[in-house]
Amino acid sequence: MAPLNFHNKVAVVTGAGGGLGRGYALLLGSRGAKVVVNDLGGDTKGEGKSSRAADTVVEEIRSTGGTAVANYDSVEDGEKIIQTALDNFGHIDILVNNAGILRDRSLPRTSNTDWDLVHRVHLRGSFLMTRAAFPMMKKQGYGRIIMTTSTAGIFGNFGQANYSAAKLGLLGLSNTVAIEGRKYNINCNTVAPFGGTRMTQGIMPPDMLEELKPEFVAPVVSWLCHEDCHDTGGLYVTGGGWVSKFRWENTTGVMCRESRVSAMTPETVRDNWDKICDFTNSEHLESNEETTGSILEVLNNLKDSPGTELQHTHSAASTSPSTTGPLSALGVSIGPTDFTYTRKDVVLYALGVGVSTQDEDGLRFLYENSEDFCPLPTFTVIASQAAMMGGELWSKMSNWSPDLTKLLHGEMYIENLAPIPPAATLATTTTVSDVLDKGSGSVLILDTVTRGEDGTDVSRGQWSLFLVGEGNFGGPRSSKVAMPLADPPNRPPDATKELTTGIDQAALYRLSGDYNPLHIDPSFAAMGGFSQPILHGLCFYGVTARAVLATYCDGQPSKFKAMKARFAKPVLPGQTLVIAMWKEGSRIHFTTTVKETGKACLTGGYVDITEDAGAKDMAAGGKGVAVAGSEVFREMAGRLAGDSSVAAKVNAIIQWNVMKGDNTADQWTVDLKGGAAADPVYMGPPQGGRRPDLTLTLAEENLVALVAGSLKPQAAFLSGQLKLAGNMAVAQRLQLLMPPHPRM
Ligand SMILES: CCCCCCC[C@@H](O)CC(=O)SCCNC(=O)CCNC(=O)[C@H](O)C(C)(C)COP(=O)(O)OP(=O)(O)OC[C@H]1O[C@@H](n2cnc3c(N)ncnc32)[C@H](O)[C@@H]1OP(=O)(O)O
Repeated sequence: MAPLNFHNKVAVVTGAGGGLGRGYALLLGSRGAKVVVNDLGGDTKGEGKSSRAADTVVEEIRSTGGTAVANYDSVEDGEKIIQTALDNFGHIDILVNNAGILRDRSLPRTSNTDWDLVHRVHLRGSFLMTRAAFPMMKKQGYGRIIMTTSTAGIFGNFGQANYSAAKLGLLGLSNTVAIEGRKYNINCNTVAPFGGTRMTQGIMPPDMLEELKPEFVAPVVSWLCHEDCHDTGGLYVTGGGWVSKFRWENTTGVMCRESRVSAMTPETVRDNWDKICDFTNSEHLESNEETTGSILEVLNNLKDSPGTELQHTHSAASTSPSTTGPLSALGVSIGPTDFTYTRKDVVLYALGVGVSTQDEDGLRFLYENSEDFCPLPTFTVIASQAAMMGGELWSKMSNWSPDLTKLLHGEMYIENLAPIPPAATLATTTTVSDVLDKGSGSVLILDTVTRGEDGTDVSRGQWSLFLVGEGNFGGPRSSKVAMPLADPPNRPPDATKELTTGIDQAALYRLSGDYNPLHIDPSFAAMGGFSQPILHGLCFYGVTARAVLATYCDGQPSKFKAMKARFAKPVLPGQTLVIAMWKEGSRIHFTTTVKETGKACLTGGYVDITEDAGAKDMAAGGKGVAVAGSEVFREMAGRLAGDSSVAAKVNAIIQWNVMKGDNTADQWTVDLKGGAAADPVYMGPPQGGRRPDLTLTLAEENLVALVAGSLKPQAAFLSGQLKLAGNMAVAQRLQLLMPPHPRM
């Protein structure tokens, strides 16, 4: 294989005036790197300053034909050192954080200054250097960073409280830089070198020092800095030519609570101590997610009430070894999970998807006292999402810990099965019904059923979650259970609507429960590969739903039955959505495009509406539903009454406008309109299409009983036979929420 070279690469090595730093600088320089040799020229305690050390190394590199410049700043002026690289060579590719000092004292004798100086040079200095270099590396999509720790940091060392604490801090810093840099091809690794340097002189015999020359460490650092080395987030202990990789190891652990209701006592810990510390079948957890997942999994396995045996940990004990990776998600089920919401949550969700008080129907969704206040038809997505957000889902996938920074919402189907109450506790059951292998990622298909307090199904949904980078595991590519998408007709759209999202739309939407940092935290978004936080998929889904609701449902959620779409491209907060709609019977096809980019962000989308007549009226610009409803009512009233007196009696109390349904329906939705005080009930034709004040939902037999007077409204309401929505003040005025009206 060809020798490794660093042509066209610019390296900054701190503390390069001697010892290991000099070794790194010389080797990199001899292999073609342009080197900034940084050294303050102080002593090992951080005192004094001289340009001699750096100049000498620069001369050494130049004398063998290499390119180097000196820099004499402290690492606490990290930006100046990086600027030296930019001024002389135009960019920076490699940063070796090597500078360090010692102020060894036993703990009681360590002064604040001893502590602070060591931290300032090692930990703060490396942070400042790395922070200064990172933006340039990110911009060019390439970087190699080295942090220097020590076995004193890993294991501790007598007389080095300050040094060992700073050194282990460097490992934490390195691991985080590795995570944040991964997306930009910026690798960050840590070395714990064992070298005979100025700092170790006097504590080792000379012949031993000779064996531990920097020349026996520098090749490791050079390899980690080379573009062919793709490892990141590693820790390497090296010295005298020996190189090894370190990692964490933990025992399988013991759950010290017998059940969810059991207390944890010091005695339980004592009694299990041997097992807690037993490294048989030990594990090597590699990330926060794995660690959190393990703990959640153990919690998940905890019994509800005391049993016989303590629950041991996850892994081998609780999972089938044959199913690993994404396929282990198949069939995982959670819930029912309760989600309690109030009218405030309904308003917050509406604001989150951009409803404004300036919209024609804005107050219906924004003002809890408005006469027809109700949730948007897509509101139940937040109930089913709340069920998924708790972490239980992932903890049940015992053999798979996907990188959740790469999770994108792929597709969404929602279907309303009953009116969504303005405030309630809903319970959602979630099941992973399919797992697909799309090559570039895996897709989890999750089915949800959301039930109301009385056990009736309020909505069902289907979520497709796209996990970028989790593909190629040998799973199926297509699904039999996925709700299909639908292409729009091949003609210009029947209607188009433009809705602009706010620059803080995601900040607002997240308050409805999706706190995924992808939508607000720039560094988290960067980990997912985005230049800035992106909008929640369900936010622009909700905005699109509003366009269909206003255009084809007369703004009435009761007419909005189901919606499906694919999230095809991300949307940035502040962008404008262009929603193109096509009406085909009771199906409204749509495509949503980002105006600024011309790219479709929702594709294959459709909304199924319940009532075609209303849509036709809307399209015609009229509001004839109430008129049609009145006819239905007249027919119904006559049928119910058998004689006109009962119909007259009903009419004397209220005008019933049947807004929806037909004579064969067994569930009736009846809309009532309150009138002026002197004329408590409005009678007559619809007043300019004014919305009903109150909507009653009840079974036909109950309507019969109500009209006949055998079922009292108050009792019917309390028993759930009669459901009221809208302005409760009108309900009271109409005496539906009071002791039975004398005339009923
Ligand atoms: C438990 C917690 C629950 C919480 C869930 C929600 C949490 C939220 O906070 C998360 C969000 O809101 S993320 C924001 C909304 N989503 C997005 O912006 C994603 C936009 N889509 C993309 O970027 C790409 O489509 C992308 C990246 C998804 C796919 O692009 P590519 O890899 O380029 O795919 P491509 O080459 O076009 O196609 C490969 C195969 O994948 C299928 N596919 C494409 N897009 C898909 C999508 N969005 N959903 C499902 N499948 C999709 C393609 O059809 C193709 O498969 P096949 O060859 O079999 O047809």
